[in-house]
Amino acid sequence: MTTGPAALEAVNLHVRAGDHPAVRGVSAAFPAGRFSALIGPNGAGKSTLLRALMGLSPVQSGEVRVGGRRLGDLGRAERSRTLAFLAQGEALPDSARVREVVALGRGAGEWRWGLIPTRPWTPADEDAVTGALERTDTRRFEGRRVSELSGGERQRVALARALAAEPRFLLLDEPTNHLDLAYALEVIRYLRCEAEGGLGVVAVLHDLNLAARADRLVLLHEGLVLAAGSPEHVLTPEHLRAAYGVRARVVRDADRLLVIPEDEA
Ligand SMILES: Nc1ncnc2c1ncn2[C@@H]1O[C@H](COP(=O)(O)OP(=O)(O)OP(=O)(O)O)[C@@H](O)[C@H]1O
Repeated sequence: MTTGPAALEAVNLHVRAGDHPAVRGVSAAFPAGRFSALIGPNGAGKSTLLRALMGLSPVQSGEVRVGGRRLGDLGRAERSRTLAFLAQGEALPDSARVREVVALGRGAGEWRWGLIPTRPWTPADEDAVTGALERTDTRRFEGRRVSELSGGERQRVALARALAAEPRFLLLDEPTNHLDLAYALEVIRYLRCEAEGGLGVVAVLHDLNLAARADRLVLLHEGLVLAAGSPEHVLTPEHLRAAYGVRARVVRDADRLLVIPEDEA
């Protein structure tokens, strides 16, 4: 497992959500250049762990390291160049045009009924925005307003905004939620492609057959890591039964795994 300079790591992390001990001693490494999926049943602690990896939830004990350094030692600017976050149902300004939304990802301006610059716009900003639009196939509707987009198109624009920051790690909370099968597969394909380009991708996914397309899985159960590693290692009937309490068959179809739940536990 890659750790240290090329990874985002949780080291014996304990995090409370409200008064609930949601993450109870998690150690896991999420390498750069890999697509990792965080899986596990409802309430397992996936979102809490993701937010802690972003520095958005106060950590009780243990630490988050990025590139071998403590996350807390990174300044605000360095942190936003390193990590980007795509929350569930990310809100986008309805009246903004797609290119303006993606430009917001550069951290060079704010949206207040219009783009208000907070620093001068540079050619590097322009290139990053164009690159993110192209890689998410959103450039062809860059002039449309957010209010004119479908749910799947919005999700891709939110992804483009996160990519425009050119982070080293991208964390996503259920990025395929509410997407139809075609859009969901497309988002997974973009994420795979970005990981191949060097980005460290960490996504919370509920659909195990989509998660099976990731390079690595971390299976959480009751705030602990139940299994971590390749999809073949993690997606076993024993692990699925222990985590979800369901019987499931895992079969290989061509080059990927399929999880088939049985009706009875
Ligand atoms: N503010 C809060 N106060 C008390 N308990 C909380 C709070 N937020 C989350 N929890 C609890 O912490 C546990 C972990 O929550 P978390 O959202 O991280 O799980 P999850 O694996 O992302 O779940 P899901 O798949 O349902 O989104 C759950 O039992 C949840 O009820």
